[in-house]
Parts: sequence; structure tokens; C-alpha cells
Amino acid sequence: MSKVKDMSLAKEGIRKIEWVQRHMPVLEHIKKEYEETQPFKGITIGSCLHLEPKTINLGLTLQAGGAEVAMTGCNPLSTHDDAVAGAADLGLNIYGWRDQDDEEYYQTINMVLDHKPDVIIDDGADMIMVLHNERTDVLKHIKGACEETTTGVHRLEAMHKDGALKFPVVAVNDAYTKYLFDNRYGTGQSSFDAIMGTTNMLIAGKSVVVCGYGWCGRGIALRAQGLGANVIVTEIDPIRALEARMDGYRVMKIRDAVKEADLIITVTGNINIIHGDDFKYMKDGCMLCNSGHFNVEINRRDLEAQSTSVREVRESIEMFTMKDGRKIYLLADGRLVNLSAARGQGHPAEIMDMSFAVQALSAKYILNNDLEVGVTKAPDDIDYEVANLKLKAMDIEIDTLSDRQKEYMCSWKEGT
Ligand SMILES: NC(=O)c1ccc[n+]([C@@H]2O[C@H](COP(=O)([O-])OP(=O)(O)OC[C@H]3O[C@@H](n4cnc5c(N)ncnc54)[C@H](O)[C@@H]3O)[C@@H](O)[C@H]2O)c1
Ligand SMILES: N[C@@H](CCSC[C@H]1O[C@@H](n2cnc3c(=O)[nH]cnc32)[C@H](O)[C@@H]1O)C(=O)O
Repeated sequence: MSKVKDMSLAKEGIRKIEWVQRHMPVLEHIKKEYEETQPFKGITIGSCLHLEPKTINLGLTLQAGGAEVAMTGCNPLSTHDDAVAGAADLGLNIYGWRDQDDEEYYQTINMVLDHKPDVIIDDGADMIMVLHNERTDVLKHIKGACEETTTGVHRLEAMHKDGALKFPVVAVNDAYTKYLFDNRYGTGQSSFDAIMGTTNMLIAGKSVVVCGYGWCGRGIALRAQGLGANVIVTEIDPIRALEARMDGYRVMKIRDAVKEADLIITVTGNINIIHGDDFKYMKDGCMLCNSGHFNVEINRRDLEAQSTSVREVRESIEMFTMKDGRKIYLLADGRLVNLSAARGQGHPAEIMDMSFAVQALSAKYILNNDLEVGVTKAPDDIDYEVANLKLKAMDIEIDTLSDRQKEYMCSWKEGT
């Protein structure tokens, strides 16, 4: 069963799915193995992930392993209508279309839950919240869930601390082969891909403010610097602030940074990073976007309250005219610019290859192990399997420890 916008887009969707398949060798390897071993026979897997070709390829991998797969999106703006039409044509149960309102967004989450999944793959934890708050009828079927992103893991850890979480969750985000590559290089590249595609503006010579110097912030700052920007970082963690300084960036408080900014990219996972009087200090023409979480990092309501008019001046760019005449531009409604902008393609296929390989292996791990309720990291075995498969696909060989080296690493008696 499916609910998509336009099935006539299926052919183009399938073309795009086939393209990413050629660039996701680790997931393709797992797909072949799953075709033989059928780890998901009789199992239903429900996902709430950005609906675009790479995610469809994860769905096809789970389906190849015997699962009934039901998918919806984790962001009202990130769905690619051609890819979901292609997925429906390929036999996945898929519910979603680009530009949903809140009601439609939660309706389609509920349509996936109607399949009574055994395993959930979530991104941001919205599906898991619906399960616990409204769809407790489905809870008894759930053996466990995988969570894709940093803020989702934080939400679920907070939920467990409050004693509210009802099943085990594997924090896929916390696998090395996920956050070191996806959050850093994926977000770094895909954010600029979307910002430049949306604005057609030059980055070189601009003052780019990166709010948050976590894994995503590091990647964005690195790419901004590579494109010739003057990079400013804001942080609340003294160690990360120091790291940003020694990586070569200027570090300052947000109130000082906004005065210099040509482009601000929030990537903290936190609320109200740009809000209130921050907008008063911005230069005419300042551009704002978010690559972090949902639409809470830039306070749109505060921006609206200080403006006299708002209009879309180019696809995914709104221009706010401020009371003093300055123009401030907001990209993609303050939602993840790399996925929500009309030109947003998400992370490169080679990156999602690893993230979704961890997902596919973690879903099997949940079924094969009697995990306790709580949030656990994906096991190291999965990380090493994914890293080894990726190196192999990239035709890279590495060294192994000799017996003498192993012995030396475990001993304490030998000195200079
Ligand atoms: N756009 C994407 O495709 C994408 C990819 C991966 C993760 N994410 C999301 O991006 C966000 C960041 O993820 P991460 O893995 O980098 O997390 P992280 O925890 O490594 O980094 C977040 C950083 O923000 C800082 N921070 C928090 N509040 C702040 C504030 N008020 N001002 C300045 N800095 C502040 C923290 O100190 C931390 O260093 C999360 O919401 C995550 O879910 C998005
Ligand atoms: N659902 C929330 C939470 C953040 S999504 C961030 C996650 O998106 C994932 N992601 C980034 N690019 C892609 C992509 O192209 N396809 C599918 N997922 C992606 C990435 O792994 C990251 O952890 C929101 O929309 O605001």
C-alpha cells in the first residue's frame, strides 16, 4: 500500500534509485547477503527517515532480507516525490510527499504504525514519540528501534532517564562509521551543495558563522574555509570552542558574530540559537539557514515579529523586510537546508552507504539479541564490519599487527 503524490514520476524515481545503488557498495553487499540469509522473514520494519533515493535503497535492502517494509518521511519538506513513486512501484509500502503540513506529517507516521512494525528505524524520534504517546496499541509488537541522528538519541536518552521509554533503542548515530563521516563530511558537503544551489551566491570572501562546533559544525566550518570564507564559530562548550580556535577559526559570542555575518548556519540541535534581538544586529542581506534539527534553531516567530513583510523571492528563500528597511533571508523555512531546500539532495550516496549499512545491520542485531530497554550504541563489530567493507569497496588495504607488535602493545615491562 502507498500514498504518494504522483505515480507518473516513478520512472524518474527508479532512475535515481539505480544511480545511488551504484554508489552504495556496502549496502549492496549487505543486500546480497540478506537475500540469501533472509534475516527479516516474517518481520515488519517501519521507518521514519528522509524519503529520497538513498533511503529507498535501505528500504529495498530490508525488503531483500524478507521484511515487509513501511516507510514515511521524518521531515515535512525533505521528501522527493519521484523517489517515493519509484519506491511504490518497486513494492515498498510508502507514505509521503514533499511539503506536508503538520497534520499530514503525523498522519503518514500513523499509516506506517498501522502496519504494526516489529522494528522501527527513526530519525529525530518523532515516530517513537507517536508510538509512546498516541499509538500504545502498537507498542506490544515492537522489539526495538534504531535512531539515526544526534538529537533523536538525546531525546530518547532523556525519555529513558524519565522511565518513559518502553523498548531497546540502538543509537545508530553513535557508531563511528556514522557520525565521523555522515555528520562531519556529509553535512559539510551537502549543506553547501544546498546553500549554493539555492542561492547561486559566492562563498569566497564571505563571513560565515557556524553555530555549534560538534561533528556537523566541524564539517561545515571545514568546507566553508575550503570555499574561501572567513569562518566564525560560536559555542557554549569551552573545549569545543578552544578546538575551533586552534583549528584556525575565530570564536566569539553569537551577539558579536551576528554583526559580522553574511551567512549564518546553525547546527547545534538546540533551540533559539538565533532569536530575539539577534536579528536587530544583522547586516542588510544576511542569510540564515539551519543544518541541525527541525525548525527550532532559528526563531522564525521572532524574525516575523520584527519584520514588516515576508515573501518568497526565489525557491526556498524567504525575504524578511525589517522595520528599518534591512533585508534578511531565511532558507528552507529554517529546516535542515541540506534536505529541506528544494535543491537539497541530502548527503552524498557514498556517505549514506555507511550510515544505512549500520542501520541494516543494527535492525538484525535487535532481532538476534535480547536487548534491555534503554539506549545502546551499535556494537563495535558492526562498526568494524562496515569500515572493512567500505575500505574494500574503495580498494584500500591497511596493515595488521604482527605478533611481536601485539605482544608489545599488551606489555608494560619494556622501557627505553
Ligand atoms: N543536516 C543533517 O543532515 C544532519 C546530519 C547529522 C546530524 N544532524 C543534526 O545536527 C545537530 C548537531 O549534530 P552533531 O552531531 O554535530 O551534534 P554535537 O552534539 O556533536 O554538536 C552540537 C554542538 O552544538 C553546541 N551547542 C549547543 N547549544 C549551543 C548554543 N546555544 N550555541 C552554540 N553552540 C551550541 C554543543 O556544545 C555541541 O558542541 C543535531 O540536531 C543532529 O541531529 C543533522
Ligand atoms: N528528522 C529531523 C532530524 C534531523 S535529520 C538528520 C539526519 O539526516 C540524515 N541524512 C542526511 N542526509 C540524508 C539523505 O540524503 N538521506 C537520508 N538521510 C539523510 C543524517 O544521517 C542525519 O543524522 C529533521 O528533519 O530535522
